[in-house]
Amino acid sequence: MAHVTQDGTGQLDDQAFAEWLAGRAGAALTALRAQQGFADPAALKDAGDRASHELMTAALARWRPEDAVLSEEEADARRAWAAGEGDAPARLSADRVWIIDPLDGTREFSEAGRTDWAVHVALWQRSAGPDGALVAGAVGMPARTTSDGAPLILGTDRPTPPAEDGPLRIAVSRSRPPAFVGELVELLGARTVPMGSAGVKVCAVVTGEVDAYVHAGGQYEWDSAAPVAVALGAGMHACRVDGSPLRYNRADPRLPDLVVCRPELADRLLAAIARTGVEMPASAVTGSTGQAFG
Ligand SMILES: Nc1ncnc2c1ncn2[C@@H]1O[C@H](COP(=O)(O)O)[C@@H](OP(=O)(O)O)[C@H]1O
Ligand SMILES: [Mg+2]
Repeated sequence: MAHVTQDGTGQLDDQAFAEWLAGRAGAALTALRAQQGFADPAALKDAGDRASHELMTAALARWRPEDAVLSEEEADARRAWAAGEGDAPARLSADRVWIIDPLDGTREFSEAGRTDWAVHVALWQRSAGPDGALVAGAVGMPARTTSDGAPLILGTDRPTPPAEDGPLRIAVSRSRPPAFVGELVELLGARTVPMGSAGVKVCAVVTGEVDAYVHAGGQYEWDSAAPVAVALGAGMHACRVDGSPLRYNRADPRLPDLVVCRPELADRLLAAIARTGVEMPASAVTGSTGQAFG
């Protein structure tokens, strides 16, 4: 991560700024956890969501004032907008939109001793592709550290980890795994690795701790935008469960399913998912595969 002074922040490029912001929000969340303790998990979740959102949106307003923001914690974040609605948010006409999840894995954040929670910062740019594209991203995992003791932040420059022998390891939500996952692991002779936070699960693929992450049943753009930017940067495959591309900054921010895996596994994994008979999203009709990192 780039180390900058307050005054130098405006000079950072977008990727360095994303990593800086993930680090700042992560430090605030770590301090909040230490101060408030775990006696009232609901209050800790609320305080974490709010504090991180406020810090991040204030920094974005200061250092990237021209850009729009889509944050989980803002009013109307989950609303699906109809085309041409007069009061539509600025993000739907903006060229650059920061898609942020101030605290992903909120449940785990509120449980003492757990490190599987994250801060997500992604930048989507309309002009970067036919549907726009993610052009920067960082996932901070403030309760995990690098070998020199700094909080762990993954950007888009990670190497692809070497493949491992043995049964496929598939990360899934510890509280809301997809309904088809039992059948999927049977078909593949795989095993599941449950953990919290979409960002932590995608980063587990990027670091080689697991081979894939599969989710279905509900999520929003902010749950996957930054993790997918990190995964694409590391050469991973990322798509919907039917193999169609992940699209961001849509009028409807729901993006309920996701597959991130080592590139050589994509065909096999997607074929197995299709065999489980999972209900495919409407995007199945587009027929295109994967997403390029802008
Ligand atoms: N069925 C569902 N509907 C809506 N959001 C879901 C979901 N399953 C998972 N998510 C969201 O995806 C993120 C990762 O979930 P999980 O830890 O279960 O894998 C969480 O984000 P937040 O913690 O930001 O709310 C969670 O809310
Ligand atoms: Mg989230």
